[in-house]
Amino acid sequence: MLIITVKSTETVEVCQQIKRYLTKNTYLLSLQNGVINEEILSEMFGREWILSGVAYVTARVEEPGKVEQSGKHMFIIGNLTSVQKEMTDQVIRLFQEAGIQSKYSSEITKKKWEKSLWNVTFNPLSVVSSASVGEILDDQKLRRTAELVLKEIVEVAKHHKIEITKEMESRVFKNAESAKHHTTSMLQDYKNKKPMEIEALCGYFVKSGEKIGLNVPVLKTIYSILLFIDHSNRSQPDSYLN
Ligand SMILES: NC(=O)C1=CN([C@@H]2O[C@H](COP(=O)(O)OP(=O)(O)OC[C@H]3O[C@@H](n4cnc5c(N)ncnc54)[C@H](OP(=O)(O)O)[C@@H]3O)[C@@H](O)[C@H]2O)C=CC1
Ligand SMILES: CC(C)(CO)C(=O)C(=O)O
Repeated sequence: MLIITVKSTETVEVCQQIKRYLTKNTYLLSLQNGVINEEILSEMFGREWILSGVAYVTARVEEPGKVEQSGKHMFIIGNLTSVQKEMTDQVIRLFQEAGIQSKYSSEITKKKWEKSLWNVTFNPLSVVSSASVGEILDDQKLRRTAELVLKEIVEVAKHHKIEITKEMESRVFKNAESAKHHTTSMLQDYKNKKPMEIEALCGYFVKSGEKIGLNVPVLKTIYSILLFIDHSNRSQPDSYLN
């Protein structure tokens, strides 16, 4: 089995690279944010070989070969088709034996959407406003924008037949309250002039909404600004940000 933990921007390229190393029986587990990666992997390798996981971690590469994880962690892992259940159980057992907290979900796609509600609400907005999670929550207008984004994603989710309860929606802002000092991974990438997961955490939901005739004006506006600033961010010399 291979675990895919690259940024979503690299998924296609990495899959092209690993293709030749896969045997007939190789499973791939995506622990990436968003909901697009399982679709990409399924299309390339077949849905029955793809496992899906939600990573509740706050990890960063401190220096080459050294990863720092702060706070609690949990991996939720599930199978996309029923034939993979045995493999999924085996992976969870291996994680647990290695001291990595993990549990099974029979509704892994819903769990991935649930985490995406948070990421799509806060990550893109944090970049276009250069704000921490706490700054978004404390500024009335930014907070309202975040609420509107959340409403739009919930509508997109419904069209994907993902049931989002009121409790799941309110958990987004409740969880954000305990991450007030967090600089989202997307804002960190922006500051480090790295590619941002724009498509996985914004574009996918805009395009998905538009495909089914759903109006997602706030997300769409944020998406267009993100594309613009990503382009200028990565074509500017380092001094641009200083
Ligand atoms: N960090 C976190 O706390 C969390 C991250 N996630 C999700 O996990 C995924 C990964 O994020 P994160 O770990 O932060 O990302 P990082 O950029 O920190 O790590 C990605 C790693 O993939 C390597 N990589 C990139 N391209 C290739 C390639 N072509 N071949 C081999 N290795 C490659 C990078 O190597 P190199 O350093 O050499 O470029 C790097 O070590 C994302 O989808 C993110 O949203 C989810 C929850 C929390
Ligand atoms: C908040 C966090 C670290 C949650 O795991 C995250 O996913 C992000 O910043 O993109």
